[in-house]
Amino acid sequence: MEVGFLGLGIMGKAMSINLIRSGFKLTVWNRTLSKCDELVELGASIGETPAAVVKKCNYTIAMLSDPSVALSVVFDKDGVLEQICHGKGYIDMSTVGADTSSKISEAITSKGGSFLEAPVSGSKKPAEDGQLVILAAGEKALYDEAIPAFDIMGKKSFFLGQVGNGAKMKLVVNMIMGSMMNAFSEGLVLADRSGLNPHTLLDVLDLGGIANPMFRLKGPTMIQNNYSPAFPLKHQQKDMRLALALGDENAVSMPVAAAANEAFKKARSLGLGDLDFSAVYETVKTLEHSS
Ligand SMILES: NC(=O)C1=CN([C@@H]2O[C@H](COP(=O)(O)OP(=O)(O)OC[C@H]3O[C@@H](n4cnc5c(N)ncnc54)[C@H](OP(=O)(O)O)[C@@H]3O)[C@@H](O)[C@H]2O)C=CC1
Ligand SMILES: O=CC(=O)O
Repeated sequence: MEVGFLGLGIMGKAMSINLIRSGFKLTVWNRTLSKCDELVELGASIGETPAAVVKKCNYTIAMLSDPSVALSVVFDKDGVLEQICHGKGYIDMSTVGADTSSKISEAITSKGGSFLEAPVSGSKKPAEDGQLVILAAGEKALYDEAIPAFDIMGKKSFFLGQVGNGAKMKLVVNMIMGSMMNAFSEGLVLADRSGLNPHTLLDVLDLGGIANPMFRLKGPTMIQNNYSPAFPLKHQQKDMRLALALGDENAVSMPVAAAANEAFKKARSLGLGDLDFSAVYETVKTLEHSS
């Protein structure tokens, strides 16, 4: 079976490498062509456009940066829509809002294709290790067809029903994660400014009821001011923005998430958007200094 893959960024590259190493016949496309090189060395073919990939493949997976890119890769010239038809599937694993996902779903299904949204929880390392959590919704038959690929890319897949539910679940999770990262950053600054050793704070946190993999993974690198991107901050801010919009739609007051979003926006305005989302710590440090 031929599978397509659009978008070889931090996540897409790791996910597609796992697929090809597990024996999938892959055709890949990326806006920046040079990012296809490693995949080609492993045996992948290159499609010159998203449409060319879809034409060749039974189903095509996308892992793209944000809603506007997810839409343009489907709707623009040489996009997915030009070749999608009955018997072909499109699986968007990017993190987008339910409205974007629904627009794509309607366009794909109106041409006879089938659609699944399948955003993932888990970052660069889980992607490399095939340990993502997959939050799928849409066409159940396509979900069943994609299970062998999901089992390679992830440790657990959920089928959440109608299109939009996968997107919403992902945004709820990332809204919590972004708020936690801000509280964690404030805690690290507070410990430091009040004369405590931040390394000891990490040890204490890790032994208690709020121990978690994110604090364990990010704490030591944040203390070293190392923000090598696993999850780019600009994407976390996009997720906070989309989650707050979901809150608006449902009249859910989220002052904690709104404050966290402001910190991520501030970090972007300071030019930190391409660093890891833990670089929001720098914003918290700066705000402390200016007071
Ligand atoms: N990194 C993480 O930890 C996680 C990320 N996600 C989500 O997965 C998605 C991808 O994330 P990640 O891999 O980190 O992001 P990257 O920024 O590393 O990759 C983004 C991808 O989108 C492509 N792209 C960007 N702009 C355009 C455009 N105008 N036209 C066509 N292609 C474009 C990039 O192409 P090019 O190479 O040419 O720039 C690249 O392939 C995002 O929605 C993110 O929120 C979900 C879970 C974890
Ligand atoms: O979206 C990011 C993640 O770590 O999950």
